Amino acid sequence: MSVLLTAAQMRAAEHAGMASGAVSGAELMERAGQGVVAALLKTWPNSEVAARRAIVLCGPGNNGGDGFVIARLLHQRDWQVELFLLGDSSRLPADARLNHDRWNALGKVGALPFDAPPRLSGGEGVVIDALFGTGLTRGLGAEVAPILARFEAAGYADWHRVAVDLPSGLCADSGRVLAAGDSPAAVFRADLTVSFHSAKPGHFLAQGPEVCGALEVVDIGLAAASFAEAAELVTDPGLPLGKRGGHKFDHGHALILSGGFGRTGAARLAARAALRIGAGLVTLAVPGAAQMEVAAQITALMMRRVETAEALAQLLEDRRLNAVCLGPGLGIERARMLVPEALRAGRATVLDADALSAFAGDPEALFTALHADCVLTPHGGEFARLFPDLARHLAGPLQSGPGFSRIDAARAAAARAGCTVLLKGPDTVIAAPDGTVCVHAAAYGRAAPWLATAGAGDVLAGLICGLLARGAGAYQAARAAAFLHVEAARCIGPGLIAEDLPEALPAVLRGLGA
Ligand SMILES: NC(=O)C1=CN([C@@H]2O[C@H](COP(=O)(O)OP(=O)(O)OC[C@H]3O[C@@H](n4cnc5c(N)ncnc54)[C@H](O)[C@@H]3O)[C@@H](O)[C@H]2O)[C@@H](O)CC1
Ligand SMILES: [K+]
Repeated sequence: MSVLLTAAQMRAAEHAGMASGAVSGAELMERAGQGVVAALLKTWPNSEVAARRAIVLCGPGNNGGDGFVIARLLHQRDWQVELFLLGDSSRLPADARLNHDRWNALGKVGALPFDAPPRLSGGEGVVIDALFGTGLTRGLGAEVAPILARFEAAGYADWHRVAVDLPSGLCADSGRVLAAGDSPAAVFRADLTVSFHSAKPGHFLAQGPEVCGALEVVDIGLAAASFAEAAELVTDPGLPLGKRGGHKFDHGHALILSGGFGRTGAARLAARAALRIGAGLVTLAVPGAAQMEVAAQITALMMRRVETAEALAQLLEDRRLNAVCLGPGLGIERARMLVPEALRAGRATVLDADALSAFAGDPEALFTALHADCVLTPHGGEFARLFPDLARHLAGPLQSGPGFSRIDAARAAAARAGCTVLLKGPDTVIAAPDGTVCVHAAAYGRAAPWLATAGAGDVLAGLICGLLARGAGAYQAARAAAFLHVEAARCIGPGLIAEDLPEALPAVLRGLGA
């Protein structure tokens, strides 16, 4: 299982490694520098042959210390290296100071902000950002922003850009770019980010993937420390998805509530996803006016007429209906009427879209009715309607780090709602009320930009409902569905429409050996 370590957790892992006597700070710094050099040579093998030129920007902390190691290692490979330091060398922390002195025996230490422009420019080269890493606590102000801007200007267009641990300006915990007062937020835009021991939440959340470029995490010999509160990075479905045989009733019966005439498509998409992911039976609950429309569109799916809360209560007397999904295309009025009844029935329940927006005026009424087997699947806007205070924390400029993150927001929301919350986005965060949390990022090797298409969210809700019907717990169902949703999108690729997602599941499941 991969975990994402916050800046504080990373410091604790480093201290534990050093306190055990297994490794010293200087050794960790040396391995970090070696890791960056190895990653950059692997990424651009040609730079070893053709350019062999680097500018290294060092900051006042240990991130800067890594920069001195990198400069020395590249120099040893016969690269031309120009190094610049922000701050006073006499105030560097001990390990960084040691590496400053080792570098200083080989080359010059220029001052930042530049008193004279770098000698190296034009052609090709590599600029190494070792200004700030996990220790960044405030935005890059008038002193640092122009240093970064220089490498976005003419002369450096063909240079590769490598960030050490994190692009400077990016908050390790939240993936938000820190602001400096009223100045525009400045950040180093990397082609490659090389981090150490474990990825950080900021590599996957918010602006992280956009500014990190490619991400490499290198081993620096720290033992895997376990942090109960660390977020997991989702890289697999986490559930056995194969069917163990048996009757269709052994695999659950999902009930998807549909909206009225002309608005049934979303529920049909959700229902098809629930069926494809293996629910034994799936029934659409439809108001009378939409019955013809739905009947004309379904085959393996079933349909029941549900006009009122009483009709839903009556239907749910059948205990075989073990998972319910409300929201996709449901309509606000119908959601207000049906959601309380569905929650009273105590089934595993997914609430999405209109089923969430219906409670915008009174989220407390929803929270009181929810139970532990529920999953809420808000996107940012729906999240803001139910948890306006948490959404406000996430919005607007981030003035100091470590910043409030989507992990913090989803975790607080799950605790408040008393159920699983899946906060949707390219950086989906899933949190359980006990604080368990994971991040599913459609980023780097798993980017799926085609998922930003109408109806994709309805399919996600249906996948969760199908997995709930099959007996998965709320958190596990949401986690697996987020993974499968992106796998299905990646299986189709460009041109994807939501209808394709359920149809891609057989290939996805086959690929997973299910
Ligand atoms: N934790 C670990 O296990 C390891 C950490 N290493 C490196 O050490 C880094 C963390 O080092 P530090 O904790 O010293 O932190 P940083 O080097 O990221 O920065 C801390 C320094 O920057 C100053 N600062 C913060 N924000 C500023 C701003 N906006 N403008 C000006 N100055 C600012 C702080 O006052 C402090 O002096 C990691 O990112 C990584 O690169 C590596 O050497 C390997 C091992
Ligand atoms: K950096």
